[in-house]
Amino acid sequence: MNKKKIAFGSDHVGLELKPAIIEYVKYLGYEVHDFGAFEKQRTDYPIYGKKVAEEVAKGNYDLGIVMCGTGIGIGLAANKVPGIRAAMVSEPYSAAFSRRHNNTNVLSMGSRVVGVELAKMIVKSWLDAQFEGGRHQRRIDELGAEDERNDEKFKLILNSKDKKYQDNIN
Ligand SMILES: O=C(CO)[C@H](O)[C@H](O)[C@H](O)COP(=O)(O)O
Repeated sequence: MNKKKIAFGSDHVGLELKPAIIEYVKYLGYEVHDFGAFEKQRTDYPIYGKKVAEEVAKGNYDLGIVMCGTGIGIGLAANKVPGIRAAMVSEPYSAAFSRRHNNTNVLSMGSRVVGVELAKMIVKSWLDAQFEGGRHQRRIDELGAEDERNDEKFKLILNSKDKKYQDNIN
């Protein structure tokens, strides 16, 4: 059976947590790819939230895990991408139910909010949970408008930082 593929991303603050979580997710048997950031130098969370979300939305990765200081900014960036439902959580219960009821495809955490061991519990709960479908699918369908967002403004912002982004991922 093919391993599920998980895309990772963080800004400079999320980088404090990301390596330990990548190792843990590999240990759980998933294939991972890190889309940056790779250095502690100050950078901008939308670059990485958007990139990971796009990779998931295109189907190149099954799921995404992103981190910044709070988990809020990078989660907001991911949620701008049509087809993405990012859960910004700091405990395992919400993480699990975000998949069971909301079919989230990106998990966002804050490195200044959760420690490594709690983050591992959150990630495991999220990865182990299964979407229940049924009435929950109807409600996701009712969200609908997320796939009709005009993303042009965000693309402009992203493109203006394109070189910086390339420097970070290559
Ligand atoms: O938490 C974040 C966004 O929600 C970011 O990771 C940063 O920690 C936050 O924006 C602070 O940024 P700074 O440039 O490192 O002060």
